Amino acid sequence: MERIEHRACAGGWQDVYRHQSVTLGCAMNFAIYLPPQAEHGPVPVLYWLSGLTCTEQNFITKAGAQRYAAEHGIAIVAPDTSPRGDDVADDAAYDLGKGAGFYLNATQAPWANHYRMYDYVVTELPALIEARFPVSQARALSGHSMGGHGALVLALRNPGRYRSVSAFSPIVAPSQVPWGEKAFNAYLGPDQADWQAWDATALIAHATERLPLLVEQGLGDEFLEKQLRPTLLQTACDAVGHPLQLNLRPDYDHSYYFIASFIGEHVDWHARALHA
Ligand SMILES: N[C@@H](CCC(=O)N[C@@H](CS)C(=O)NCC(=O)O)C(=O)O
Repeated sequence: MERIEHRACAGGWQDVYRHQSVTLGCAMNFAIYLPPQAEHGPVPVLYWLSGLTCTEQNFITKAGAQRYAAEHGIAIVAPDTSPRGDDVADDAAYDLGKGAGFYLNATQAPWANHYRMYDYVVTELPALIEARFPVSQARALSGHSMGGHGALVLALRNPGRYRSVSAFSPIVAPSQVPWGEKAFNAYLGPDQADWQAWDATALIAHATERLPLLVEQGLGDEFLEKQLRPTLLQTACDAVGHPLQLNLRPDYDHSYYFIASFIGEHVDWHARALHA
């Protein structure tokens, strides 16, 4: 593991590391913010999953989360959004292949060799973080768009592993929208029965842990009606009494300006669970 960036930020350190991932079979970058409290003992970790086209850089340069993390004594880990490298399969479109890992384990050629972002984010990355940094095993999850989908699905599939979960502008029902249909067809194959295990709206009905969901959605979001459709999640949650706080914010679009506007509230939400 090699540190490739090291910058003082909000009293702590914003670092980027590069390591060889066994799960993904390639070199990967991840960002880690260590708050000042990490100098004195282990701190909990919020994992941030970014959206389509992103790397580990988007969140750390645009969201402005570090000052809130410093206030609450929380580390934030932001991985890249897909495997990378010359021998990793790709597609010319922005919504498939590199930058579009969808936080699942692909089963289909040519993707299945490297596209295992689910195992990477759930298992390999936390094991590395918890072994090498001054952090505890208290974990939280958040993310944006494709990463909001990832945060919801990872939490729903792993009861007890995360203390809290939230999402910005998530793709709540990938099986029912074009971004998800394209990616799931490619990565998982055409049988839609295989898609349900990777679809937050489908998973809600069978969840064994009713971990409250905090979802932030801008009403000026250009992808709202076609790709995100938060009311599908609302309906699924209402049907089984799964706690959901869906904050619909007039005017905000899909960008990091929206995330920067409400990330403080989300870090507060995670801090309450992580420090409970
Ligand atoms: N039209 C956009 C769609 C992709 C997009 O909006 N990506 C979001 C996540 S789904 C993002 O975070 N982009 C990078 C950024 O804003 O920094 C494009 O082609 O780049």
